[in-house]
Amino acid sequence: MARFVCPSDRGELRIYENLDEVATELADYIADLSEVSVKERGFFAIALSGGSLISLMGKLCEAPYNKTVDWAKWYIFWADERVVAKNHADSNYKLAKDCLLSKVPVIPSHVYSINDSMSAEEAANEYEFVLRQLVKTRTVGVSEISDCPKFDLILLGMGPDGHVASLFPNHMALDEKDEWVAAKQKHYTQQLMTWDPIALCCLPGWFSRATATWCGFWTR
Ligand SMILES: O=C(O)[C@H](O)[C@@H](O)[C@H](O)[C@H](O)COP(=O)(O)O
Repeated sequence: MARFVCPSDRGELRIYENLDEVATELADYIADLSEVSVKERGFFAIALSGGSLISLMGKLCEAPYNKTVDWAKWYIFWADERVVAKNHADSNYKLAKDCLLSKVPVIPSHVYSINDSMSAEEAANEYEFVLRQLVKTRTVGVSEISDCPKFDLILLGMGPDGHVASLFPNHMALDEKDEWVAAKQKHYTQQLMTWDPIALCCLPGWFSRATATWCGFWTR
């Protein structure tokens, strides 16, 4: 049970005793949201990131979720990805595939990983093009205030400096207004480039942060 809950009109912060409690709460949260989205829209469009969050999703591979969740209605996207091959140890796609997607009956054609056979800029453009088609058909919802995609859920971890996905504090990518998907360099390495849907601003989100002293999440 959460030992601290702080509700506000901008969301809710919950802090738990341990990661196992967070994982259980996360699995319940995702399963409930998936059920509601499938009932209301016929689909569940979820965007993942990398980091420790993905292993927290592991409970979804277990009973009852592996049987009760309507996996065939899931459409899976990435909030950020690294410019590496899909089978590279740093790939967020590989992480999700190994920890979750290969263990539940999602439909392979509903898994929208980033194309690793082209340049970062080309892959970002292609990803945006595909997203635009899926927003047109309403497989992915659309924001009420702009034409931006509105995923049913975006799951993000938060780095120690407060970064989410590949959006770092004060990074110029935060000023991007037009593109939905951008290729850019992470400031701490020359090798990794990442994509960030600008749609992060219109999300139902779930942020997790675990440190030596606390672990919890924030929802909106
Ligand atoms: O590709 C990535 O690295 C992630 O998308 C990144 O944004 C991650 O979520 C945070 O760095 C938190 O990571 P941890 O949960 O592992 O601390």
